[in-house]
Amino acid sequence: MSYDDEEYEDDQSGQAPGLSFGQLALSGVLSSGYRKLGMLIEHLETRTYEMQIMGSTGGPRPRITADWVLKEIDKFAQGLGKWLKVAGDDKAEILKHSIGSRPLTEHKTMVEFGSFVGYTATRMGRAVELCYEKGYADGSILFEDSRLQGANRITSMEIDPVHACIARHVLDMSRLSHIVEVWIGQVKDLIPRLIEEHGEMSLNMVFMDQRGTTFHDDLSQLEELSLMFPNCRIVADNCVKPGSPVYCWHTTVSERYKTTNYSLNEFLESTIEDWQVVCDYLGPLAGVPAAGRPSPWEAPRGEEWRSYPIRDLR
Ligand SMILES: C[S@@+](CC[C@H](N)C(=O)[O-])C[C@H]1O[C@@H](n2cnc3c(N)ncnc32)[C@H](O)[C@@H]1O
Repeated sequence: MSYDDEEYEDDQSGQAPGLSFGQLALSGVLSSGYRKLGMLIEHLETRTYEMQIMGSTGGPRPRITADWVLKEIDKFAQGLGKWLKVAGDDKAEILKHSIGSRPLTEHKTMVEFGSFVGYTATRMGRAVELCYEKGYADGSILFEDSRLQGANRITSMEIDPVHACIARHVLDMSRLSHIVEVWIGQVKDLIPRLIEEHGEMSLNMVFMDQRGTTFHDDLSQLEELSLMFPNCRIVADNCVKPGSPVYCWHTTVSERYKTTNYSLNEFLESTIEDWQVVCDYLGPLAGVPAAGRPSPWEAPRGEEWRSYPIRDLR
């Protein structure tokens, strides 16, 4: 999802020039961007209320589900909220496929950079929930063995506290708060917390949807801290508009990544081209010349291996 950056960011402070905070009417306190987001919440609350009324008139009791919430946000984005560009259609398909293709093995988690209103966080949470439902049904995941217990499966990071609260609210409505957790702060400051909470090599999927100009720095930090498990999938949105040229260059040229650049249209904007860059992390030593490292069959025997630094044997 993205939004009209210029229009939205023009007025983030909410301060009217020349007026102290005490002199402002309530309408002036909120920036126009936040007021627009308020319209989204109002839409969701009104529709929820209508659903509840329908339920109390004797008909089948309608349930608020993640799919229903996503549909309502889509509807809002096509009507009143044209400024809200959701990652629908093809972009949503790529994300869904990426999540489905990563096994939910024990101790592996997913992370999203940039929650905004929690639309893609809800999509990701629902995809994970469906995997669990299927696993319980076919017996491949036992309830007692539930890897969901005690750990959130998706962490979404958001710098703007108002966005973060909205995302949490949308996730609550979607009944996905046990799967997705929203952390408030800058991605670069929160990445080290992933190590503390989940440990090294704990990520099997990353969705980059923060500011495109920081994608490469954030990726580099994930690499340095060894957070990505080999074959971790990284999906980066809006790589052409607003754009992330350094990131695209790095992931396309580096032998550590197997990369596909998908050219797509923005949701409901057939004239606007954008790219989603999808890459698989092949591991820290991918592409590094093997010279200087012993081949497995030449590996030292007996006690000699102890003299090799462990990183040379990986
Ligand atoms: C394009 S929106 C994300 C949309 C969301 N993924 C979706 O599709 O529902 C980008 C969000 O990233 C946040 N953001 C930008 N730079 C960030 C950073 N360095 N750290 C954390 N969040 C950031 C913005 O506040 C904004 O809410």
